[in-house]
Amino acid sequence: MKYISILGSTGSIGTQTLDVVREHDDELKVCAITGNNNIELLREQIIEFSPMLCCVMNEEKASALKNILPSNVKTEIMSGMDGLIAAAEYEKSEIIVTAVSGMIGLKPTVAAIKKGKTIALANKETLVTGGDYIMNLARQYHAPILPVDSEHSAIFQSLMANDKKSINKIVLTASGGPFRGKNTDFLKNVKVEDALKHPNWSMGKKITIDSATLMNKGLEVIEAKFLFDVEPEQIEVVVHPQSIIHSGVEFCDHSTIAQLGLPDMRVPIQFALFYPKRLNNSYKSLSLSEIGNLTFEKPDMEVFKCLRLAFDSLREGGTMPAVLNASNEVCVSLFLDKKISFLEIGDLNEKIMNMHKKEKIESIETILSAEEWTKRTINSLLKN
Ligand SMILES: NC(=O)C1=CN([C@@H]2O[C@H](COP(=O)(O)OP(=O)(O)OC[C@H]3O[C@@H](n4cnc5c(N)ncnc54)[C@H](OP(=O)(O)O)[C@@H]3O)[C@@H](O)[C@H]2O)C=CC1
Ligand SMILES: CC(=O)[C@@H](O)[C@H](O)COP(=O)(O)O
Ligand SMILES: [Mn+2]
Repeated sequence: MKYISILGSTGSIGTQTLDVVREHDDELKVCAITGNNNIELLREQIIEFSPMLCCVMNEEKASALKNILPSNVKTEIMSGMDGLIAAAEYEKSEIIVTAVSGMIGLKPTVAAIKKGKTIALANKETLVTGGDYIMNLARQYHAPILPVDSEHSAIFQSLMANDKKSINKIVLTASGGPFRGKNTDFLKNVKVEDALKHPNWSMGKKITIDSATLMNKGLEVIEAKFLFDVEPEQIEVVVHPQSIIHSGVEFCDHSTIAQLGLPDMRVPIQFALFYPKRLNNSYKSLSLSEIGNLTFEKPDMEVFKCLRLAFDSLREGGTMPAVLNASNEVCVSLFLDKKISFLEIGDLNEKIMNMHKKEKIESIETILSAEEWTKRTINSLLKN
């Protein structure tokens, strides 16, 4: 039996992780789950999976959850960051699935690493903001980091039985999002509803908007740099609209190994939970002849400037990727609230990066204060 905690069990990755648990209920036991607002779903999950601990980030919702639970439920209910960290550190849990969205995932992930847990990393913002600091911490505490993000799982799998030192380049695939091939004139007027229509994946709102701006690919470039210890110049982003080749690696002998599959996050989630074992499941098989065509294009980094900004932030280093990420989190939330336009996401991110004086990351506090600076600066920019 493997014991797991799921941070963000009510989200897209969280619910698909629970699907994987249903598929392998004789091998996986859920010890702790967490959510923010969706207490109706947390109630159902508690009744179905009987975790020992459930954290509801939102304090009022935590009290409300207690009131709607059947009286025989023994699950301890906590709230706030203390609760999130308790779920991440839960003694019996060996694997922590980090499936909360945004920088809020940083502190609990650090807590889990310091307890030497295995991290099934979906929350890309942790590595984007923490970079080498997180990777060094994971080495220091012998906490394996197993990627869940489909591209990084594909790269990880392509590297199995190969020497990391012989990587020529990483080929990171991107669907291109709902606005692939569009120009700036078109993008001026796009609506939130259009941006939320991802062609291949059903995901949370934040990452879906990031896919539309190509910021998701930018965040994944940064994530790949730190996970696989390569230079930014060794990462080639290729637009592949079918999302069948999830990414790959070209080695020094010019042989490329890639991982393919239908777009189904349960596959990389299962892989991370059972690594290095591969288990049977009931998911759909890939038929290349049914798919017919796999196509590839270069990304347009002028129109989709967020991808260019991600490469720029990596070359700058230090707190710059954290600042880009924090700025993007604020901008996406403003866009979802219809307070800024689609193109303003990239424009504001660029402005913030130009205003930031990077610092070396010495501790988690450096990252959090860069986040604070970013939020303050965006607020004052918007007021003026
Ligand atoms: N979805 C996907 O296919 C993929 C996602 N990822 C990454 O995985 C992470 C999760 O994405 P996804 O599942 O799509 O996101 P969702 O928005 O679907 O889910 C987010 C989860 O985090 C919880 N949450 C939101 N805000 C807070 C907060 N402030 N404090 C504590 N918990 C919070 C939500 O709780 P509640 O629902 O109760 O409000 C929910 O459980 C992201 O970092 C994303 O980039 C990576 C690859 C693929
Ligand atoms: C499923 C997954 O891993 C997402 O990060 C996905 O990659 C988003 O698709 P884009 O390639 O459009 O960003
Ligand atoms: Mn991805």
